[in-house]
Amino acid sequence: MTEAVLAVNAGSSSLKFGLYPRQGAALWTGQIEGLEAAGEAAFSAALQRLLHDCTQRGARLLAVAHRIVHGGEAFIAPCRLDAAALQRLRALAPLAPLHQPHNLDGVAAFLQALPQLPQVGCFDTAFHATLPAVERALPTDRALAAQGLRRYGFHGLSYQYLAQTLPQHSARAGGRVLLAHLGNGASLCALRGGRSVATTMGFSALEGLMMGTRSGSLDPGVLLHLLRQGWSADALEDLLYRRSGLKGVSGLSADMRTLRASTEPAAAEAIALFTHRCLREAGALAAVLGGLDAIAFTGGIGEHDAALRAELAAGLAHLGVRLDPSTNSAARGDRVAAIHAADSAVELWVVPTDEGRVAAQAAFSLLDA
Ligand SMILES: Nc1ncnc2c1ncn2[C@@H]1O[C@H](COP(=O)(O)OP(=O)(O)O)[C@@H](O)[C@H]1O
Ligand SMILES: CC(=O)OP(=O)(O)O
Ligand SMILES: [Mg+2]
Repeated sequence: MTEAVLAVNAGSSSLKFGLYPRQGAALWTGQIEGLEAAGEAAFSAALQRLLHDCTQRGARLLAVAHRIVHGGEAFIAPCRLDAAALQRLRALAPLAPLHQPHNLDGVAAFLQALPQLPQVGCFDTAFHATLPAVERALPTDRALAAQGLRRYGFHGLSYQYLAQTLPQHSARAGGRVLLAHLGNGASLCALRGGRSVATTMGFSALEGLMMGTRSGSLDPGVLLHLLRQGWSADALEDLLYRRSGLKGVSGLSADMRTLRASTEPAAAEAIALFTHRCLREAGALAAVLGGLDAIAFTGGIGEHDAALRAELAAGLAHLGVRLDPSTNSAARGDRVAAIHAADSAVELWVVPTDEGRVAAQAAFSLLDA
């Protein structure tokens, strides 16, 4: 039987998984939906079925690798998870309320249902452990830094996948590279020598770009204003994480496809704001890098939305960015594709991400060590 690792990305209502052999693509990927209403017994039954299916597919499961959004100061490399680690990670839940509780509920369910199997945690924040001090610091009272108030960065599994994939396609991958992970959550990462040197998400997964339902950066004065009007912390959290972004601005949907298909002016406004924010932050990271050698797009929007890629490329024309319209519109997100014109000073790539592959590979390394 093929040795395999099950990579799990437990979200608020679904559990996405992939069964990975040591090398190459997933043997099997899938999604279990409707978990929020299902209860613990149903979850445990679903996991037992999953385990049974793995065996049916000729795979011997060695471990389960979990994507965990926040690793805080302490978890900067993949590690085996037990009840004590889980408890420490629970303390970070307020910093990533859309993700961390569900990620950890997923781990707890697997620990209970499959106690014989190693559970491995892989942290979105870990890829950004290389951020320099000026990227990590918050420009406020330095006493707050002692409480762990600093910038971390997220989407690390996705960025690691791109950082390891791009060199197979581009001789520029070791240079000044801008990675754009544009999905439900969205962020940018600046790479130099394949390492993260700047990123748009910070202390929480709220900073930076406008997202599906999250605001991204906004003037902290807005929060003070709302607090003085009597808004509670919970109400602010709901606004910033769930009722902002594409959904909040359009009043229609968080889904880029729905907005592209809509004739409502508010849908166009939401897309324009999303695009503007991307361009603004891309310009900032290009300045940090001192110019660009390559840009790579990933995530549901980055991989599929040719119009957005074209607008960003047009906005960065002053840096010598030239898109090739035909390869751009032909890129489907099913393979790595170059989309720059022959005379572009900056290479442009679409790289379909595979966070599960990165998590599985970390689990194999840990088991082999
Ligand atoms: N063909 C497409 N054109 C434009 N946007 C798309 C397309 N396919 C998916 N998307 C967008 O990608 C986003 C979801 O990205 P994804 O990376 O799958 O999210 P997550 O993994 O964070 O749930 C949604 O806004 C969706 O509309
Ligand atoms: C960190 C984050 O925003 O993740 P996602 O894009 O999966 O929501
Ligand atoms: Mg995602």
